[in-house]
This record gives sequence, structure tokens and C-alpha cells, in this order.
Amino acid sequence: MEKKKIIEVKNLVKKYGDFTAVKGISFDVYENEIFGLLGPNGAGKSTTLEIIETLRDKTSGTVVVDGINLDEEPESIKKIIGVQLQSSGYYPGLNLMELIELFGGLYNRPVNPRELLGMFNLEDKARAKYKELSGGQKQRFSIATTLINKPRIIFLDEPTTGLDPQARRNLWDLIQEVRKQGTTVVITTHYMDEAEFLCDRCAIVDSGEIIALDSPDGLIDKLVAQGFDRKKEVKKATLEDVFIQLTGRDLRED
Ligand SMILES: Nc1ncnc2c1ncn2[C@@H]1O[C@H](COP(=O)(O)OP(=O)(O)OP(=O)(O)O)[C@@H](O)[C@H]1O
Repeated sequence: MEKKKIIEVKNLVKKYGDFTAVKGISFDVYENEIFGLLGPNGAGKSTTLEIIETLRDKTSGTVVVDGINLDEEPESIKKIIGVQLQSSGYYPGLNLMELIELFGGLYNRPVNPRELLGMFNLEDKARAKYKELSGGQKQRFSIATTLINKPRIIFLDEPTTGLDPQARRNLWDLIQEVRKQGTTVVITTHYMDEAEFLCDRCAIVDSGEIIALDSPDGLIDKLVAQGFDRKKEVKKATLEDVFIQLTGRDLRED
């Protein structure tokens, strides 16, 4: 069966004054895939995401999300996407349940806060304030809030930055679970192991251009076919494997 395109980006350009941050990139995201945007600092990943999320104006190019043209109906796009809020958007006086209820009200959507918090292992924190959460809990809550409006696509900008290995692996499982439930996931990350584990396909962005786009295995195969060979013998385990083996897979922050 033909895969359905849920995001179509064509010749997207973004200029900040004289500086061109995004230089005419084109890519498609298929329905229900986990799609990664990888690239060094300043490559233009966040700018690209924010344009698709309707949070930033583009200079030129076309963006179509689930058949909706960004230039024509940005409000309709907002209704079908889930975006992580800046932490400043979490009113300090409200607990997690109240925040979810508030956001549900803003989206005009009935929402079951306990169920959502449960999915992200935060049921015990239902009455806690955002500032009382650990780093991993904050990230889980932030991802949970992207699902409040039951979106078709969620956008995650560096979701595991700063987390310990247990929290990172736990979040990977949660992101896979979100996808399993039918949501398309677009993610930016600087961690190549994360992209390799999670992404069906990824685009490598550098200086505002896409320099490669394929599945992680496809990208690796292409490099190997060019004669690339690792200098050192591949180790049977990594230091992270040692760490996880010694400290276990359970989350520590709770
Ligand atoms: N509001 C702005 N005004 C001017 N330049 C900007 C603005 N926002 C981003 N830039 C520049 O555009 C380029 C792309 O930035 P962007 O944040 O999209 O990169 P990124 O790939 O997400 O980087 P990072 O991995 O560091 O988050 C950078 O050179 C950045 O300095």
C-alpha cells in the first residue's frame, strides 16, 4: 500500500535579515512514521520545525500538513498538531492535573488528566507543581501535553537532552508507544544513537540544507558502500551498556 504523506515541505526558505538559515529544503514525512531532523547547532532544524508548527513565518516555499496548505489555513494545521510548550507556559500555581485541564479547555477538548499522566508514569505527580519535577519528569510531562488535543502529528525538539540513560531509554519507549497509537512523530536530536533507535527515516541538515535523507540503515549502508570502515574494532558493549547493567533500567528520579 502506498504510504500517505502527512507533511510536504517544498523549497522552504527562511531568511533572518541578510542571513539565510533555511536554504530551499524539501522533504516529506509519511503518516505514522518517526521522522528525525539531525544536524549540528545552528543547522536550521528548529527554524524548520517552528515554521511547520505555524509558530514562525517562512520567507518562501510551500508547507502542506495533512493536505492543508500553511498559507491558506494555518489555524486548521494548529488543530491537528501537538507542540511542546515552553516551560514558561506552565502556570506556576497549578499542579499537573490542573495544567492538563487548563490546556484541554484551551483546545476545547475533553481530556482525562489521570489517564494521560498514567501513560507517562506521572500518576504519582498529579498534584505536584511543574517546578517540583525532576528533569526526566519535566520532559515526560512536556511530551504528555503535546497529546492533549489528540493530534495527528507531534513535534519534539531535542526531547532527551540532559537526561540520564534510564530516563532517556524510558522516553524512547514512550515515544514508540505514542507512535504505536497512531501518531506521527517529528523529532530533532543531537544523539545519533537516539535517531538510530527511534527514527524510521531521518534528514541530515547542515547549514540550512538537507545533505542526506534515508532510513538510518540506508544511510549507514551508503557510507559503508563508499568504503568507510571503522578504525577501531567494534566493542561488544558500550560504556552505556555497563552503566545500565550496573544501575538497572528503572527510573531513578521518582
Ligand atoms: N530569531 C532569529 N534571528 C536571527 N537569526 C536566527 C533567529 N533564530 C535562529 N537564527 C539563526 O538561524 C540559524 C538556524 O537556527 P536554528 O535554531 O533553526 O538551528 P538548529 O539547527 O535548531 O540549532 P540547535 O541544534 O542549536 O537548536 C542559526 O544560525 C541561528 O543563529
